[in-house]
Amino acid sequence: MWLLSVLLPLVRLYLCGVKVLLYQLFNRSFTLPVLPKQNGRVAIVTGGARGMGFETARHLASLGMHVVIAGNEEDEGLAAVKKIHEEGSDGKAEFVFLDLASLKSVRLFVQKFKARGLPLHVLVNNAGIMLVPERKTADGFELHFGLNYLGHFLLTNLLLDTLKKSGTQGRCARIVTMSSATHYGGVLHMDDLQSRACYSSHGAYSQSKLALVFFTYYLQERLTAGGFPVTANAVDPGMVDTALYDNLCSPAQAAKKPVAKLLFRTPAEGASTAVYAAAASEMEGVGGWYLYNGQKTQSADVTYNTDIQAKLWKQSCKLVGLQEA
Ligand SMILES: NC(=O)c1ccc[n+]([C@@H]2O[C@H](COP(=O)([O-])OP(=O)(O)OC[C@H]3O[C@@H](n4cnc5c(N)ncnc54)[C@H](O)[C@@H]3O)[C@@H](O)[C@H]2O)c1
Repeated sequence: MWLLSVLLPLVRLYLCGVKVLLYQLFNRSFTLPVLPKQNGRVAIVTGGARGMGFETARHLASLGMHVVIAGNEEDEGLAAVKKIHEEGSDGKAEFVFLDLASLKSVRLFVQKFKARGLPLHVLVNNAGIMLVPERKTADGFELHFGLNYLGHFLLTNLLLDTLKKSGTQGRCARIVTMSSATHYGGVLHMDDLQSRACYSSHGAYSQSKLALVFFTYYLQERLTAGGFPVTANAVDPGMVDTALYDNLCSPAQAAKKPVAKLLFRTPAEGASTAVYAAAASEMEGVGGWYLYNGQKTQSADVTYNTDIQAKLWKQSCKLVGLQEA
């Protein structure tokens, strides 16, 4: 029984990976259209210091945005800011500390951001970790679920009033959330969201990425119902050669290297769908989409179940200490 609970999520995750690689073998990466200038607009990119987050931050800054790179690794964050400025971007970049594995840190980050009175036009929920050994966040949540999902759930909810004020009916503020094809193999254990019964790093990662899709759809429903000028979309970047894979076990690392060289996307290619969702004119007013390779794509059937969406939202509010509006 224990073996099955560990093996099944692993097999499901690797099957999702194989499917993506086959797609990438036969299809080119999505090419971004010409994007409108974003001067005077402000973005927050979580985990924007490296990988796809960096490429997203860099691209948004090149369009004239003021980009706040929010992350937990200060040296890397400052180096990223320096690089963006050295490239002579039209916009501006800065690093602000945020540890998504701590609800206190999320609250502090938002408090500091709001104290500056800046608007917020784009929030990119990009940061993430994958396949880490069993660990807990500062608040005692399983690390994948706590950091990838709950950290972003709280961050988005606390920034929602600023996003609502910053968007206009002709130019909505945008929330872009990085999910993953692994969500197709994920299972949401509503009665065991913290994977206490049996820990599988593969299952925990997939569950966190599945939760982000439920979250995006339900959030969009609420925004639409309230008539707010904010849109929320989920993005699947494909398989991208980044440090995210650093926790693979040694044999998997060895197998990954040649495959990554041939078939993985580069971080810039991987970031292109997030940049598209954040800045393309074609995405104006569009919300509640799961975007893959620049196109609306069907997510897992279960993600459209509004009862589960609502249940997860309610439970998440409880876990992070938010009053349900
Ligand atoms: N690389 C892929 O193939 C792939 C596929 C699907 C989805 N994704 C998703 O894309 C996103 C970006 O990943 P990547 O591939 O660029 O990986 P990456 O490891 O290069 O970047 C992850 C970023 O998250 C940040 N981060 C980690 N823990 C944090 C914390 N506690 N607080 C704040 N920031 C933290 C890191 O500092 C880093 O900047 C992730 O959400 C990942 O799940 C990646």
